[in-house]
Parts: sequence; structure tokens; C-alpha cells
Amino acid sequence: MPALGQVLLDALKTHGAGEIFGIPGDFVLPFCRMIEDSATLPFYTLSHEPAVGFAADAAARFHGGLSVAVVTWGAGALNLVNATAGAYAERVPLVVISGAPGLHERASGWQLHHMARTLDTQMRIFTEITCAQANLLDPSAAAAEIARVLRAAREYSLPVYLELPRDLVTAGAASVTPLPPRRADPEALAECAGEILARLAAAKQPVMLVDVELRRYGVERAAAALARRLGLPVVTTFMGRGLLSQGPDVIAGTYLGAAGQPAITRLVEDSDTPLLLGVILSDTNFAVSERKIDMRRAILATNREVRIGHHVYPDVPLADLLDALLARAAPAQRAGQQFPPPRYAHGLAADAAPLTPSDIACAVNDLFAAHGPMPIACDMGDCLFTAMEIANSRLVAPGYYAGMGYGVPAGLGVAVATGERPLILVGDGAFQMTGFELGNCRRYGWDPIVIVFNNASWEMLRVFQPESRFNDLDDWGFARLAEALGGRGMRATTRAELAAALAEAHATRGRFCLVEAMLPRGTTSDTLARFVAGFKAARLRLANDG
Ligand SMILES: Cc1ncc(Cc2c([C@H](C)O)sc(CCOP(=O)(O)OP(=O)(O)O)c2C)c(N)n1
Ligand SMILES: [Mg+2]
Repeated sequence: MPALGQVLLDALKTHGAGEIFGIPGDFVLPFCRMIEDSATLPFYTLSHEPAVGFAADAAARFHGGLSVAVVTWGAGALNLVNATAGAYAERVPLVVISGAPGLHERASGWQLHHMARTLDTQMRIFTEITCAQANLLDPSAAAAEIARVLRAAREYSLPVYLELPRDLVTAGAASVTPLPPRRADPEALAECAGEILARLAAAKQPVMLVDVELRRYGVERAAAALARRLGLPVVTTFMGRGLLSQGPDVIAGTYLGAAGQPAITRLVEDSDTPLLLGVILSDTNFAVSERKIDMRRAILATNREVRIGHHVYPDVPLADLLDALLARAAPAQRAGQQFPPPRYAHGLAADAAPLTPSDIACAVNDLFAAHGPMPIACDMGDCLFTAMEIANSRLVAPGYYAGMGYGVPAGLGVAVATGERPLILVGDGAFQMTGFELGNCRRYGWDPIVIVFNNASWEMLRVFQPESRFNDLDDWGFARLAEALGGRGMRATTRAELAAALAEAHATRGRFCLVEAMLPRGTTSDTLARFVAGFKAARLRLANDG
């Protein structure tokens, strides 16, 4: 019989995992040796477990399949909790594998090193932020357990957790036979698709609102085809930014409520039949709505169910639903409302004016226009709102969970998943958390372009609470630090310097290039300024409505 560790690696590959990120430790050394020696999947070690989780999360988002984080028990795995929670919130199929004490150690009765409370504490913690779990204590049952857990990761597009005792890695185990995907009941699916199409046909102003599940389940093209067939305008949510970038003819824009383009806001909020595909009903997507979407008229397909008004079709995978709709949808007579393509600023004046975040968006648009778009990994902070002003490109960001520190490690995950050179957008505060992971670029040959929005400030907090002095950060001089980490660093304080630094960075391959954009405190992107105004107005409305 093959070794349990190899059975697990083969199953990960069979279920679509593309790579493994990790940090070894004594409880996971035997498994890490097997990962490295077997080369079943490429293995990348980073410097801190949060980054391992963020990199794997971003890789999974980009290749639309599983990605894997391998860590040691206790101190390693519990470092991964926040990244796993973020993956759960944003529906990412991250496979967390933790090495664990061997059977003999479990029976020793000792308080083992790395143990917080009991042998089962870690399983209980991860049970709360994953959709399926298994402790592979019995090699004879391992194949069935692995098949069950990995199918759940793919079907629910949510993180899962596996614990692997270190003395069982080489134990004999049966190979894993993937379980068949659970499909929708054909009759319920037909009834659901029929009802949706009838409602859309009767609608005066239907709209399709799309969000991250389209990417997770690989159905962006099917959604674009349905929109064309039915003449529906498509709007992405804030989180869904970058979706359908291959279908620019159907994308009308991004819904940002009061912070967005008025025509897009009206299109969504005045719709008599909004079709919400893969949409997470989160505050970051809808908190700045000028008028709440009327959920009694909405059709919401998410989390393997379809909610129409107040009735629900359970267990309907999004891919099955789109197939059923496309199989039945007659070309609509509706003249698709023509929307001018979203406008993005270009032609940054290369002058001595101080920088604003929106200047950075303009400079990136110029770079993409000259050299083609790059996949973008973005952190939380004004850099994310600035990203809304960059021509609709492939983007990963913690738009809903909003955890800082995501950007740089996610960019490394994007480099692995795509083989392309990523652009990383990150604030100085977030860079302080995980920016030093760039020190891993040289040994793996990654050469991202990194733009640090350096306002020496927690500026997003300052816009909400300007009186707090703790928002004043020091200037760490990141451009100089870049050189020590094996990259190139350039500091830009004017628009001319920014344009030149980006051109220089683009021309420099084989090393990461960090462009430190110095931003005066108190300046924010146009989008963040609108978002804050919209958020405050929404809060005022809520207060007045009692
Ligand atoms: C891990 C973590 N810690 C704390 C926060 C709270 C928080 C923000 C959100 C509201 O929760 S925005 C922000 C400041 C970000 O500073 P920086 O990266 O420099 O970006 P910018 O200056 O553009 O704001 C913090 C601390 C967070 N989102 N994630
Ligand atoms: Mg900042």
C-alpha cells in the first residue's frame, strides 16, 4: 500500500490543487520531506504563517481550484487562523494541513510542546472556520476521510482542515477515489430555472449583479453568455471587482452605492428584478446603498441555494443553475441598455505636483495601456479603493473580510498561480505586517512590482476618527529596505517621479521592484472619499430611521 502522506498528496493533485505553501515544524517535518522529495506539487516556504495562508488563498482564487497551506501543530497552525477565517468569509477553498503529535505522543499523557490546552483544541478552533475536517488517526479510514473533506472544499468553495499525526505519514493507506460531485435535483432545477426566466422576461429593468462565487466555481463565461442572451447589464459588487474582465462588452461597472457612479447605482437600486449571482450580502458590498435592494423581488443564487423572494431552492450548485438557464433561455427581445464603458483616468501629468492615491491609479492605467494589464494583488486600505479606479483587471483583495497584510503574500501566490508578473498595491501600515515576505522573492525568482502607498499613517482610520494621534505612523523608508531584501527600491514624491519609477520598475526583471509612493497625510483616493461620505450618510439615515 502507498504511504498515507503520498496518498494525501496524490489526492490534493487529483482534486485540483496547484501548489503547496508552508512553514515546517517538528510535527510536520516527515510530511514536508515527502512533499519535497515526491515533488507531487510544487512547495514554497515563506516566513510567517499568515503569509502562507494569504499566498495559498490568492493562488486558489486565481486558478479557481484548491490551494494548500501546510504548517506545524499549535504555534504554526494557530498563526494561520486569521488567514483561514478570511478565506472562509470570502469563500476560498483553502486546504489547511497541520502536522500533529504521533499516536504514541497522544497516549503519553504529557502536556506536549505547542499544545495550548488539549490535544483537540486546534481541531475545535478550525472546525469553526472550515466546512469539513478530519483527523487522520486511522490510516485504514484515511482515504474515505480525505475524499469527503476535499469534495466539500470544492463543492462549498470553503476552507477545510486535515490533521496528520507525524508518525503516520509513512503508514500504508489506500489511495483516494474522488467522490462524485453532488448535482442539483433535475426537477427542482428545471422548476427553478423556469421561474427565474419567467421573472426576468416580465421585468422592466432587470440587472445581473455578480460576485466572487462566479470565479470560485469557474462560471464567469457562462454568466457572461447568459447576460448576452438575455440582454442583461452586468454589474460587479465591490468584492467582485475584476470579474468578467474577459467580457468587457457585458460589464456596466462596479456597484459602490453612494460611492459609485450614479448611473450604476440607479441601475442596481431601481431594478425591479435584480439577479444576484454568487453574491455575498455583506456590508462592504451594500452598506453604502442609497436605497436597499428590494430582496422581495430579488433572485439570489449563492452558497448552493437559490432564494427567490421568500422561497428557497436548496442544494443548487451555481454551475448547474447557469447550465439550466442557458439551456432554456431564449434570446431576449430586450434591447440591452447601452452603458458607456467605465471611464478610467489616463495620461498622468509628469509634473512636480505632490502625489494623491488617484494619481497612482492613473499612472497604473498608463502603464497597462503601454505594456498590457498585470494581475493585481491588493491589500486593505486606501490602496483597495484606489484599485477601483484602475481599468478592470484581474484582482484579488480581502474586499469583505478586510484583513490587512494580505497584499504582498497574495502577490506571491498570484505569481505562482499565474506564472505572470503581479502588481502589488499595499499601504505602509499593511506593509509593516507582511511586506518583508518579499525577501523570499529571490530564491523563487519572483519579481513583482510593489507600489507602497506611504502616507506614514493609518489613513483609513483617520478619515473615520481624525482626532486620534495613534494614526500617525513613522516613515520607515521602505525603498531603502527593498535593497536589503534583494529587490530594487525607488521613492517617488511627485507625479513625474512616480511615472519614471514605474517605467523603471517595469523595465527591471528578475528582482522585485518596490515603488514607494509618498502621499501627504490627509489625502485619500476619490473613491474612498465618496465611500466615507456614503457610509456616514447611510449611518445618518439608519439613525434617523430609528
Ligand atoms: C489585520 C488587521 N488589523 C487591523 C485592521 C483595522 C484597519 C483598517 C480597516 C478599516 O479595518 S484600515 C487600517 C489602516 C491601514 O493602514 P495602511 O495599510 O497604511 O493603509 P491606509 O493608510 O491607506 O489606510 C487598519 C489598522 C485591519 N483591517 N486588519
Ligand atoms: Mg497608510
